[in-house]
Amino acid sequence: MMRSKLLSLVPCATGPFRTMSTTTKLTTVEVNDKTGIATLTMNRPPVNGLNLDLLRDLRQSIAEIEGNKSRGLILTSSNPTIFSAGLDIMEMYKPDKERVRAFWTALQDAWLALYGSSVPTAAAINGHSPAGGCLLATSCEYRVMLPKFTIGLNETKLGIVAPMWFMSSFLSVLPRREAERALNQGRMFTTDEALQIGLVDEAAGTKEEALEKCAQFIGTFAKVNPIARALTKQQFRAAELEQLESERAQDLEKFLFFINQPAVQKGLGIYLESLKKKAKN
Ligand SMILES: CCCCC/C=C\C/C=C\CCC/C=C/C(=O)SCCNC(=O)CCNC(=O)[C@H](O)C(C)(C)COP(=O)(O)OP(=O)(O)OC[C@H]1O[C@@H](n2cnc3c(N)ncnc32)[C@H](O)[C@@H]1OP(=O)(O)O
Repeated sequence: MMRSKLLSLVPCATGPFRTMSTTTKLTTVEVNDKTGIATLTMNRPPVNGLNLDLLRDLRQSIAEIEGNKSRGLILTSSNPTIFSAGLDIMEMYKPDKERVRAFWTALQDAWLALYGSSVPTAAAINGHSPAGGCLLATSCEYRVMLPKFTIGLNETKLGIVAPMWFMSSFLSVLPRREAERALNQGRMFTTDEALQIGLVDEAAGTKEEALEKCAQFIGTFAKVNPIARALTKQQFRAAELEQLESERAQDLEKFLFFINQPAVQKGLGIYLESLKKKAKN
């Protein structure tokens, strides 16, 4: 994919710094040359639905951030009210056989890259973050959320099931009992509720403030040996990463089997219709 590289002056939380900015159609990576922190922004209108292309872009951008020796990664969205609406349901509803395989594989790749990233990661959750959006946020090490939005794994409400590795990310943030109950209920938490339960670490009034708080979190590692920190993180997360790595073919087949069940297709169709009706009103 063609990528345009440009140097620009952009305002950031602590002042206007020259940033190295790499843009693809669906994500932007901006590295603040003062802090060395990369901001990875999702930009797929209307709702940052995670389709095949966005997932591939995300993985590519994470690899680029790992490769350019950034001191940390902040994940956010260009949409002022939606961090990510989760998986693009159109990829799973009446799917094309080859594409849906590529789609799920790209999701596995993106999760492995983000959850297993060697750099410190934080999510500036500047909008709603259901299901796959929550997966991305909980794959990061720190979360700062803007008020009056919602976050959670709502899969059961759609008649689908969050795979084990979605649960792993959730469990790395929430106590087991809370995670189990929320998963079974398909519960979406408001910002205040998410803060109270520990699903997010901090609230912020504006996106700039959220980015600043994420940068402060990443700054807490400034005096820590980066190799020791990265190896510690990798060891800490190794069990979940290795589980998916070793079972990814079975995970794909399980997904395909599940998603192709007539009852699941029917449920997705009804859900899509309800979303479209809501959008029209
Ligand atoms: C037993 C063993 C089992 C093993 C398990 C194995 C496999 C399991 C199988 C599957 C697992 C899949 C896991 C799935 C994860 C997901 O992420 S599913 C997606 C869940 N997401 C949602 O439920 C969010 C739905 N969207 C919303 O709630 C809202 O849209 C919003 C994000 C809050 C934004 O609201 P608003 O700003 O009001 O925007 P609109 O609702 O008007 O939406 C604008 C248009 O966008 C379309 N849209 C919204 N979300 C999605 C989506 N996720 N996918 C596709 N399209 C979406 C919406 O229809 C509107 O479209 P139109 O403008 O009408 O065309």
